[in-house]
Amino acid sequence: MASGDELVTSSNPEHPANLIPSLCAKFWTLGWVTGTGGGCSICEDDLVYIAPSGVQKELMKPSDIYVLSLAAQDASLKNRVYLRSPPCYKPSQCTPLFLAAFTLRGAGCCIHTHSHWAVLVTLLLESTDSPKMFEINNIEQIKGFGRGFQKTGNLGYHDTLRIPVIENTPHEEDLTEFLEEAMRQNPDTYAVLVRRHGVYVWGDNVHKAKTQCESLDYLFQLAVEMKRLNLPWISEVTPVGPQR
Ligand SMILES: CSCCC(=O)C(=O)COP(=O)(O)O
Ligand SMILES: [Zn+2]
Repeated sequence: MASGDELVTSSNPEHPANLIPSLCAKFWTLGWVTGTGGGCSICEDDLVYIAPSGVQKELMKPSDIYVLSLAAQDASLKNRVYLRSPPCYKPSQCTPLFLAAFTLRGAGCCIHTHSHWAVLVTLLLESTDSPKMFEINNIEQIKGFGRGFQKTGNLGYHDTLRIPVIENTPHEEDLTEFLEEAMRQNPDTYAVLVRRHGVYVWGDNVHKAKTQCESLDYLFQLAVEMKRLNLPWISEVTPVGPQR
């Protein structure tokens, strides 16, 4: 075994080095990580598990996974020290964006998709009065989102879900400062859309990141279809029944 291989060797399917390849294989079937785009990273205790760059994400193996220690990084997280590096690869270009979710939000998992629905929503927003914020309310699936950072419970049916949009940059890593700024401006958001590119979604753990990403993709698809039917994303609906 080469140095660090023990960090990605486990018979437990829930081990991050096994989970990242199996999640990416599922995400590929949804069109989230096609053509090497998109990906997923997991942070467990101090260890961050990262996919290689430019590989077919649905075909990855546990032995392809990078591992770094958050505590061992310098304060800027720019000079990254890997505990395990597979030969022949570079780490994902999304690494600094995933690290932002782990360090600024204490997330346990961050997913980046190139979903058509996410891209279409950012294109539709371009020609609106509010191109930098996706907003939707009065849709049941909104309940699939947490209320926000360090808050308990989920959003309610009548709450408005708001997802900020940042502009794309020629290089994925250059998105980091804009993603971090969007997090600061929108402390309760669990996702940031990237115009003409996709979306970053995170959660306290893998289950929450995955279900929030699924809920969001459902809402993006619904929003695109609503726009086609000239239906508004924000509506005034009088609450019915007891308000809890
Ligand atoms: C055709 S994918 C372009 C890069 C990108 O947007 C992405 O999400 C994947 O980056 P990685 O370095 O993880 O391959
Ligand atoms: Zn991308």
